[in-house]
Amino acid sequence: MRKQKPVADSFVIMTELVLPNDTNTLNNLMGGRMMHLMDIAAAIAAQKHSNRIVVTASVDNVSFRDAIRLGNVVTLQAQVTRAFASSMEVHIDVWAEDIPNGTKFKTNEAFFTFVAVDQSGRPIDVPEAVPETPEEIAFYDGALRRRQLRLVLAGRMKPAEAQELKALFELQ
Ligand SMILES: CC(=O)SCCNC(=O)CCNC(=O)[C@H](O)C(C)(C)COP(=O)(O)OP(=O)(O)OC[C@H]1O[C@@H](n2cnc3c(N)ncnc32)[C@H](O)[C@@H]1OP(=O)(O)O
Repeated sequence: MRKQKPVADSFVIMTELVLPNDTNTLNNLMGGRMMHLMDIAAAIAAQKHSNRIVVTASVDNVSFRDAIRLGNVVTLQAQVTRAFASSMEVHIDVWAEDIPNGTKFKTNEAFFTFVAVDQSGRPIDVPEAVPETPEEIAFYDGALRRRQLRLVLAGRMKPAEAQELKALFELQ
């Protein structure tokens, strides 16, 4: 029987201070640097779930809502939402905090997909991810639909095979 692990076991929190080397000429955190931090936090969550080496397979759209300023503290929270065979979807939230001003706001949110691989880089199956809280269950339930959408967009699934997505459009 396939091993099961609570999704909460993969929870990761990562904190970084925005320093001059991380910023553009407007003293805002560069988007590429933000993506780098998100990739690391999300990869650690996928590693915690699978206890394997993981590679980034895809990143869903990341929008940069508000600029993060030099000197802000960036907090990233990542957790696996669902595991398929070798792939895992990870949800990540990002906040920026201005400690001297006492303000904290959410700046980004994204879904990353990681694939667990063996030493030769071949995909390998991972444990099932078990959601427990209502929020975890909602993320888990939506994960199949998001997986189908990203596989269709990546040309890895025929739209006609994306049953979960089709059902969504037929409902509305
Ligand atoms: C942490 C890092 O930054 S690592 C560096 C950046 N990432 C990389 O270098 C990864 C390079 N890519 C690869 O190594 C390969 O394409 C892999 C391992 C991701 C997939 O290998 P493939 O030979 O295509 O394997 P295969 O077709 O069997 O798919 C394996 C899994 O990947 C998933 N997958 C493949 N491509 C994508 C994609 N674009 N989006 C989402 N999932 C994907 C598949 O759905 C499958 O999931 P499942 O096993 O849960 O059903």
